[in-house]
Amino acid sequence: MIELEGLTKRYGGKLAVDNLTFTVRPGVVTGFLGPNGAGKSTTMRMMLGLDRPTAGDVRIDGRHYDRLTDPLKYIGALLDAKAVHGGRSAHNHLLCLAQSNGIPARRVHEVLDAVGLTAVARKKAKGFSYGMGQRLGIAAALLGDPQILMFDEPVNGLDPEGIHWIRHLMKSLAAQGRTVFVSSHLMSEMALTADHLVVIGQGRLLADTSMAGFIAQNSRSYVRIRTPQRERLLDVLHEAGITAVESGSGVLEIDGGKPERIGELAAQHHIVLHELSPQQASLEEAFMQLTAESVEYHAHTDTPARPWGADWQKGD
Ligand SMILES: Nc1ncnc2c1ncn2[C@@H]1O[C@H](COP(=O)(O)OP(=O)(O)OP(=O)(O)O)[C@@H](O)[C@H]1O
Repeated sequence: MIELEGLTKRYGGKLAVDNLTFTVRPGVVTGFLGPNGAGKSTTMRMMLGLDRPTAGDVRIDGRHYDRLTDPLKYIGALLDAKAVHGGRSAHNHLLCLAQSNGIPARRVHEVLDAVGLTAVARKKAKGFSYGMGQRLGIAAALLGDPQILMFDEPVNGLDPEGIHWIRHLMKSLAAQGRTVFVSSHLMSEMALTADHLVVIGQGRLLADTSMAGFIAQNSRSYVRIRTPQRERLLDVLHEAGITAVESGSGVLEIDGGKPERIGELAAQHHIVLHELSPQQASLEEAFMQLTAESVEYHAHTDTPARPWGADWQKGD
């Protein structure tokens, strides 16, 4: 478990993290979201004792990071995949980490195998592709078999197979009862991986909720209907006190409507339906709705800005 209490970080005049209080619990994958510059990396760095808070506190299983003996046995983190001594082989890099943290050398082989780097274990890390560097960073995080894992943008630079692999890795680590805390800009990926979400904007907590709750609270849910008997259906719905709006191309939309009730009404009145589908906004839409006010770095373009889509991720 990771507990934050009033965590605050100021860089000169810039309040990067503003009084954050939340708990990251074991057994689920918790996604950490926020627009660029929201303070995610700064928060993660303070969790790991790499940055000193201006105020407030972070506890890892009840203790401060700098009070943990052999910290890699408590918390493993992937923050910056490039932070590897490039002149060392993957094997030697992990061996050095193991030796300085009281971890048996056999774990090096186990984690190299777990991340699929056994074949290149003796190669120098500086020759690694970005994706291989990510895998090596993940191997280092897993080295001490910790109960808490933290990943900052873990799918960056990974190919589809790698993304699939890390999604399953995170879910299985959580299913083993571990605490898994992961930041990502890739909303579609987060929607598939995280059970719980913590969202920040301009350093402040915007949401701390389940994935389903987050989408329900921050987006519109409605029922979409297509029928060749539009006027007839509108009359029947009106009589039943249900308001439908027309959204073009003959499509009707009912906010918060129950498809069962609408289907039954249509059947009772022998109205043909070509479509009756519940609609829920995606995580990306819900996220953009919630954070619209706290996006600091807007794109200036004539086309609508979609800073959280998969296309944006490519240029990250
Ligand atoms: N060492 C530093 N000195 C001064 N300002 C900093 C420092 N590190 C971060 N900041 C500022 O603090 C704010 C939060 O930055 P941070 O990197 O934590 O955000 P982030 O949510 O991780 O962003 P991104 O999604 O772009 O990675 C930003 O305005 C950033 O410019």
